[in-house]
Formats: sequence, C-alpha cells, structure tokens
Amino acid sequence: MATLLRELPSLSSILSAYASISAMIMLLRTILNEMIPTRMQDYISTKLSELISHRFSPNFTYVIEERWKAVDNETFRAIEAYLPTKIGSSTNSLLLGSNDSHSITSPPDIAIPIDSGVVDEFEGMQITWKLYSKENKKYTYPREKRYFHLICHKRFRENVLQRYIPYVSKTAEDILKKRDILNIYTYSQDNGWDSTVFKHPSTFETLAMDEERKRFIMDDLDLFVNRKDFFESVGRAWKRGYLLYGPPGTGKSSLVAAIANYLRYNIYDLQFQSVRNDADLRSILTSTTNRSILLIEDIDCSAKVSRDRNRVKDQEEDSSSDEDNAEEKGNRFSLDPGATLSGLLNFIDGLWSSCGDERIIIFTTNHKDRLDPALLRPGRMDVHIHMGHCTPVGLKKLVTTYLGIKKHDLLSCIEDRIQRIPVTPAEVAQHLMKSDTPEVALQCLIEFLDEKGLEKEQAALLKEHQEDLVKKGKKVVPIAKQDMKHEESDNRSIYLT
Ligand SMILES: Nc1ncnc2c1ncn2[C@@H]1O[C@H](COP(=O)(O)OP(=O)(O)OP(=O)(O)O)[C@@H](O)[C@H]1O
Repeated sequence: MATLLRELPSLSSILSAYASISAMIMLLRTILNEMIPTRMQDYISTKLSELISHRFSPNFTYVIEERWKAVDNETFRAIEAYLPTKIGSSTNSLLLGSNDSHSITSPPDIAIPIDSGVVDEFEGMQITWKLYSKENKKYTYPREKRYFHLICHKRFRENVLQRYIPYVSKTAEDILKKRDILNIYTYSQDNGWDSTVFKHPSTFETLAMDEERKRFIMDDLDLFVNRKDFFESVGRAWKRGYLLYGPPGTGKSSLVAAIANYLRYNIYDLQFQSVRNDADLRSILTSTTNRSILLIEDIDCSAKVSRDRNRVKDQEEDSSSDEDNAEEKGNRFSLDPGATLSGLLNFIDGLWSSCGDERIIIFTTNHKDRLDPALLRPGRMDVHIHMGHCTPVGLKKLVTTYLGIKKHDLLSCIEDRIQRIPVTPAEVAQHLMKSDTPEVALQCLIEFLDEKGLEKEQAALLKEHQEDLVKKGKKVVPIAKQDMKHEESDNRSIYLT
C-alpha cells in the first residue's frame, strides 16, 4: 500500500500537468480562432453535432423540398394542403391570413410558419413535421427555398414511405379537389408568383355567345379532363391549348374566367414581356401547379413571339408597329434578352411539355395575323376560338343578364342595327348598365348604335373619296387602319387545329 502511494503523482504535479494542458488547449484554440474564419468554425461545429446526433438519434428524417428536379414538388404541395388539417395542441404557432379582397369576413386560411412544427399520428406511428426555409442562390427563381422535415422513429421509416406518404397525398388530392376558392397568380421578377382570390362572376351561362359554340367548348373541356389515360396511352402531355382571338371587348378574358369557374382551376396570368430569359421562363412555368390555366394575354404584344420570323414583313406595317420596333431595338441592347418563342413552344409541345398534368394553356390576342406562324401551326394550340362582334343571340343574352328581361318591343330594332353595325359585347353591356329601367337602357343603346352607324357611313364615304383621288393621281392622307378593318382576316368562329 505504502509503495502504491509512493508511486502516485503528487497533487502539485497533477495540478501543474492540468495547468499546462489547459494552457496548450487555450493556445490551440487561439491559433484556430485566428486561422479559421468564424463561418467555417460554425460549419464544422454544426456538421460535428449533426454527425453525433445522427449516429445516436433513434429518429429518421425525410427531407421534402419545394422543388424537385427543376420542377415543383407535388409531394411538397400535398403536405402543404394536408398539414393545416392536423393542427393540434402540439402546435405552438400558426400563420393566419386571407387574400380574399372580396370578403373581409370570410374565414382566414391557416398555414404552418417557417421553423414551426406539427405532430401527426398515423397507424400507431408518431410523425413530426417541421417547415424550414433558406435563401436561394441569387437571380434564380424562386428566391426562397422551403423544405419540410418529416421526423419519425427509425423503425417506422419504411412504413412512413409505403403507407403514410400515399395517405397524405390522397387526402391532399381530395382537399384540393373540393377547394371552393380559386386563386389567380400574377408573376413579377421580384416576388415570383403572387396570388389573390379569384372571384370572377363570368360563367358559360352569362357569356354572350352562340349556344353551340359554348356547348362545343364545354364538351371539349369535359373530354380533356376525363382523358388522363388516353393522353398517356398516345404518349402526349396532358395539356390543352386554346387561342382566343378577336377585337378588344369581345369577351376573351370573360371566356377565360368562365373556363376557370367551370373547371375550378386556378389561373396563372403571365405577362410574357416580364420574363427575363428562357431559363427563367422554364422555372416560372414549371412552378405552376397541376389543374391550372396558364394565361398569356395579348401574346402579339411580345416582340419575341410575334416578330422573330416576320421581321421583314413587319417593316412594311403601319406606323403603330414602329413603336414596337423601337421597343425591340431597345431590348437588343438590354441585359435581359427576354424569353423567346422557341422557349415558349418548348413548354407547349416540346420536351418540357411533359412537366405537369392537367394544364390548360390559353393565349389571347387582338391581332392573330401578327403572330408568328410557328405558334399557329396545326396541333400547337389545339383550339382556335374567334371572339367576334355582338350577334342577335349575344344581344339577347346580355339583355337577359343585365336587365333581367327576355322580351321587349325595342329589341327587334336593336337586332336589326347590330347586324349592320359592328359593336362589341363590351359596348353593348356598357350601355345596358346605364339604367335599371329597360326602356331607358335600350334607348341609350339605340342612340349609341345610330351614332356608330353614322361614323361608319362617314368612314366609308371618306374611303370612297380617297380612292377616287388616288385614281386621279392625287396625294392622300391614309385613313387609320382600324377604321377600315373591323375583323381579323381569319374569323372562322371556332376550329380544332
Ligand atoms: N361575350 C361576352 N359575354 C358577356 N360579357 C361580355 C362579353 N364580351 C365582353 N363582355 C363584357 O365586357 C367586358 C370586357 O370584356 P373582356 O375583358 O372579356 O373582353 P376582351 O376581349 O378580353 O378585351 P381585351 O382584348 O381588351 O382584353 C367584360 O367585363 C364583360 O362585362
């Protein structure tokens, strides 16, 4: 015992050894602090703690990111729809809000805030969900990258994948199908897709359009939504393209709203000119969800889509096109070249067309003749629909909708006038709104039509007179094109390409 005690180091030598080890550690730490930047130190310590916790934790984590292989991750969408139905006492905070500008009293939506969690139970398994976010690389869309962590016990790992996730997807599908609120999304370079509640009153019932044409469109839509297997079997993307063309105020936007209300699809409204380049266009289009309408209005206004291959022809066009050309020249020198027609076509029927299911693509234009022929080729936009001036059938529909009457003595003389004088449904609607009294409103419409008829006659006389002058070899100031041309050259009412 005495020998053993003698061999033990003295207290003073233990203390001095401890002091020198501590001094060495402090020295090392100071050197490391000096040499390794703080961010690198944080990274190393996070990785070390992750390694330790992974090694010894009984849990397994699935990570579900918002984007998956360059497109929107549908599993993420499903979880987003499903989780708000699972909020319980374990949830400490929630996002609450409404984007329904039509009704401030409508019940708000619920969503999971970033860095918060929800606990769910399924077939005896406990599953914890957490939502995180981190900033994305600069200049890529979307700016923020969100992702869910699904945390379960390691022994449930397989069951979660085989049974729980399919259950979540199925439940989400039912929730999304039953949603009674539609959204309209608009794109901006700063915020990406921003949504607001879409409550447009236009339906096929209120549209002033011939009944057979309405029936044709509704049947076409029905056929489209019920043909998932058909599209698969023929190797085509489950998409349908509509080109709506015609003068302003003939109901193109109203028809889009009617289609959205009929199918209960959200609308993604894209200003083509606001897209920086084709790469951005791809990200923007692939971040739209299934069962939706992609709407590109006034597609002819994009120089890239309307002019690329028609430049020579366009140089001969009227003065209005000079402004567009100036814009185009400006674009050539800008940093962002803009999205191109081929970028767009690639999404419509190229390799990228297979991204996403159940999509309706709608282009509208007031000038079909200005579009690049590539966009009009058979099979590109499946259905071309001409929205024309008001017809007697359209008039009756508008009178019923706006005045609540089906018959009136003045109707026959209005019908007679609109067959001679081109007038848009928007103009008719505007005059029918002038009074609640049918008599007064219809009289207003008659006066308007008579004025328009007079203008038309004067324009025809002027044209005749100018043609005479030209024949006599005299110089004339040309009449504005729109006075002479009421309709597009191709005004077949509706056809499949
Ligand atoms: N066919 C129609 N049926 C019912 N209402 C219509 C119709 N066409 C136009 N209207 C009325 O006129 C207004 C303007 O129509 P809308 O915006 O749909 O026309 P548009 O063809 O899209 O015009 P633009 O080319 O200028 O966008 C609508 O709010 C609607 O009240």
